[in-house]
Amino acid sequence: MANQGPEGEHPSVTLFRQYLRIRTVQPKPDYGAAVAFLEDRARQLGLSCQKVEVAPGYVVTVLTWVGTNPALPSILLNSHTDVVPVFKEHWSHDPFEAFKDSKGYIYARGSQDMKCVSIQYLEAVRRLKAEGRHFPRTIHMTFVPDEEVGGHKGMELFVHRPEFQALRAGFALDEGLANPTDAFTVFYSERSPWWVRVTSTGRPGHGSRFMEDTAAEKLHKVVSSFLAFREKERQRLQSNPHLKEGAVTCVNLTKLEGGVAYNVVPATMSACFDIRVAPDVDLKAFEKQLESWCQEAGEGVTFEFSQKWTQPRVTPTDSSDPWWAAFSGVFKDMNLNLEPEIFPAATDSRYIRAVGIPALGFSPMNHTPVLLHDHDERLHEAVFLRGIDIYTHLLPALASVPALPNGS
Ligand SMILES: CSCC[C@H](NC=O)C(=O)O
Ligand SMILES: [Zn+2]
Ligand SMILES: [Zn+2]
Repeated sequence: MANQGPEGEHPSVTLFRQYLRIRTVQPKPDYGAAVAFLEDRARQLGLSCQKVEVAPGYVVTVLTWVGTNPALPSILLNSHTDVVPVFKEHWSHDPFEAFKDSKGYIYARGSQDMKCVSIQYLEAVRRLKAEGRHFPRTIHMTFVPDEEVGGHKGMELFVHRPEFQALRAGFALDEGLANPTDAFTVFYSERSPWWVRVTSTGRPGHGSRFMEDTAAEKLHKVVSSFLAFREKERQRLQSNPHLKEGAVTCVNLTKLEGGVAYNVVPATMSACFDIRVAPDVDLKAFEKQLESWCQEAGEGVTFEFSQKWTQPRVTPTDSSDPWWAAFSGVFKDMNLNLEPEIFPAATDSRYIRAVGIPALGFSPMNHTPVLLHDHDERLHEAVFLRGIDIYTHLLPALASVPALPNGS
């Protein structure tokens, strides 16, 4: 085949595997290598490349394909460059080698989350340019650092920079999740991450005695309240087939801290919870609920947040919305099933939506188990290549949405 390399591999797959080998792994990602790779892609594609250092050492790389009507608000294609750590001993292959097995599965950290999407954007743009196509709206591809640890030195800062305002984004795409069935999932909202540490204080003393008012007893009560709520939400999800995971609130007890010795009753103990609040929850009321669980446990029980997102947003998915109509229309035309859902975890989309830009989370992976953050994260090369096809249909549709009455 004309478009295959010497070893019979599609060049887009070869490029994907090269990108996967860059060790942008938390907590010490090699961002310099990723930025150099992207600058090289910009040169190859004939696109302008802008680097915005949002914090020392944290660069957002922006590749731009100018539209025929640059006065129109642009399309933003976002992806993050960092990946989560690995437990190497649990992998069948080196997670940074991008090994491809005889069936075509590419094993690598970031193969699903979300280096596939970065390369799919780039390759879709390359193909459309090579075909001599042009669209009214400008397309910006943003490659951001720090997403996997919350985006606080990435998209959270970038959306407030003048360079971001200058992109004049009218609509954005960002990451989604794989779908094991024939369908593709698209995310129109996400749950708000609330990371809560509850600290309980009480009377210390000898471990042999029935002390009154201990930190542990009170912490136990709080933990019970949080976990009872968890069970209620779990049941609600389980008993209603119309509800998807992202539509209910999830709580997990993720850390317990305190104590010094077997025979010393500690004066303080704490519990950490990862709470993901569904977007329809009244956040003020929910915080009051957390407060009352702490109060009910007794004196000296307090809580603090280490993450607290309070601006959930929902991107419209009704047929009258021009962005949704353009996006979903492509799936209709291609005869592909689309399942709209709420993202269960947090992505950089929350920052984009919070500044008023509609955003959809989409990673084109069907027939693929959800393996992000897991051992043996992998993606089949055929699914990856199909994803490029999908973007070569999506980008023309989105970048050709006519001017909207609201100025978008
Ligand atoms: C709350 S900031 C952490 C963001 C992280 N995002 C991807 O996994 C998550 O745990 O959802
Ligand atoms: Zn991700
Ligand atoms: Zn992730």
